[in-house]
Amino acid sequence: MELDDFLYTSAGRGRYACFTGTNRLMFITHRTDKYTELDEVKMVTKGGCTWVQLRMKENLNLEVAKAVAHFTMFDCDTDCACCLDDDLEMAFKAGIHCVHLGKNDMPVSEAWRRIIEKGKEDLFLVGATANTFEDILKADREGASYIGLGPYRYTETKKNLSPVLGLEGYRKIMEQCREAGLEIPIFAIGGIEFEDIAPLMETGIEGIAVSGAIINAEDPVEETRRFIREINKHKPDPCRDDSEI
Ligand SMILES: Cc1ncc(COP(=O)(O)OP(=O)(O)O)c(N)n1
Ligand SMILES: Cc1ncsc1CCOP(=O)(O)O
Ligand SMILES: [Mg+2]
Repeated sequence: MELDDFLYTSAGRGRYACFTGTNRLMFITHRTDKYTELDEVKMVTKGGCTWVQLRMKENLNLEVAKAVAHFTMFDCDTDCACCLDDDLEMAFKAGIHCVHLGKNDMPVSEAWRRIIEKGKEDLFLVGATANTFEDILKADREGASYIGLGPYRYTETKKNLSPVLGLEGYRKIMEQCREAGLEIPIFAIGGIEFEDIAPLMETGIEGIAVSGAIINAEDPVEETRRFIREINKHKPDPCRDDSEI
């Protein structure tokens, strides 16, 4: 099946990732001297996070990917979705059904071609990075399931950052998306701290992608809960009861 044909199938039309409640927080791993990726995933899922991205820039490792995938699928109290940064082939090998692709990674359209070739199009999500409205438009046209739009501010977690957007940048880009009738879910990312959640959510984004603010917190489990509650204050969800978070 060609990509264009796929985009008109129910899977293609339904390719936008569906985010409610606890998965409007996307936690992105970042190995430190204190925590491994699996340590971090265990902490944030204990704090109620149900959407993690395994990002291993220095040490891409299939065994780690398999361990994190297994934990999120079988050992996690909540039904947690797992995404792998950069490497679609490793996602296939690890049994991970979401890949996040940046502007220097494999094109979103090529990822879908390979996913369709394996008959996994009903299972998979493909996320894309954007720094401008034009990046969002291109990724949406190529079939992206969600967008990581950033960076919000300078961060040491990612090298070679694109130009910092700031709050005004999100306001402008989200307005362009509304004017263009784009509905693709957009996550803000890049140096985001707890205090940034409210103003960013008020620009109309779907959620927040974060790494350091949670990893570096005194209590990452409680900080995860705090982030989820704050994000959800700005995305009323009639069928959600946050009292358990
Ligand atoms: C949700 C989300 N948004 C953006 C990124 C950045 O991806 P990329 O541009 O490929 O950079 P690296 O993460 O590979 O350094 C992301 N990973 N997740
Ligand atoms: C992966 C990525 N892409 C843009 S900024 C960033 C790092 C996010 O981590 P932090 O929340 O620690 O800034
Ligand atoms: Mg990448």
